[in-house]
Amino acid sequence: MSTPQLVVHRDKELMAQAAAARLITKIVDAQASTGSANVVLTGGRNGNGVLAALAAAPARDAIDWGRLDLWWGDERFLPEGDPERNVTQARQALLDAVPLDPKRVHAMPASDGPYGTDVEAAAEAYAEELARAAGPQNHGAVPTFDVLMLGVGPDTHVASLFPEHPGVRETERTVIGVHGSPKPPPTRISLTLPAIRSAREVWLLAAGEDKANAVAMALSGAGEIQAPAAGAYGRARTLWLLDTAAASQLPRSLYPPASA
Ligand SMILES: O=C(O)[C@H](O)[C@@H](O)[C@H](O)[C@H](O)COP(=O)(O)O
Repeated sequence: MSTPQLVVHRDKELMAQAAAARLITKIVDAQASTGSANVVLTGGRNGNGVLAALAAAPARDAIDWGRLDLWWGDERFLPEGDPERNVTQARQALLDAVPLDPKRVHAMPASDGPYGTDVEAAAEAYAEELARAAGPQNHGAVPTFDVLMLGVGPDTHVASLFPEHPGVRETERTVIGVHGSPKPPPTRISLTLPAIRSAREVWLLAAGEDKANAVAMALSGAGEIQAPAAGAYGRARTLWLLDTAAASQLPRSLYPPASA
């Protein structure tokens, strides 16, 4: 478990641009050392903001897009192409504008796909897709995620793991079907905390006043059942990327020195 590091930016636009710059560097470094990179995307406004900033960054062309595997931390279980699907929004923000290898864009199944409305079967199929991409060093579960991004909800949820919901207690499976999500739509697919924690780096994104409580709670020792974001950490690094509004209720002792 890595101790969280916090970076506080002036506003959410700057936060998105700085995160996009970090992401370019991470992907380029991973490709230079292993030949490819695995990145897990998040849904939500802040995750899409990072993708839009990446699309606008001139340095994006430093990435070898054909050697990038994209995965999702969660998905809204809706028909293919639905504007509320995280993959649809990611395509609009970035993916349609760059030369990705379609075989490496690992969208979670849609509700009108091969598993129909059976979200459990869809989750199981995504777990199998992850397992197929895993190497021996991953013990067969999921590939090594270089960066896994998560938007933080105002109730401290991450991916589709909500406080006190069954999904946050999952210790065996890597992917689950989620029923009765408090954030619409009610049916979703999500990576679990064990899958999230296998990532090399986990980046949590939060911007805006409505996230201030959640950020303070998750970083002040709350348990992961009550505050799922508290259980999201990476093996090598856990980075909280915030704007000043989202950081406004942090205890002084946690506030990073450069932002004091
Ligand atoms: O499918 C989703 O809705 C998500 O993946 C969800 O976990 C999201 O990331 C957070 O709710 C933060 O969303 P915002 O960045 O929009 O606040």
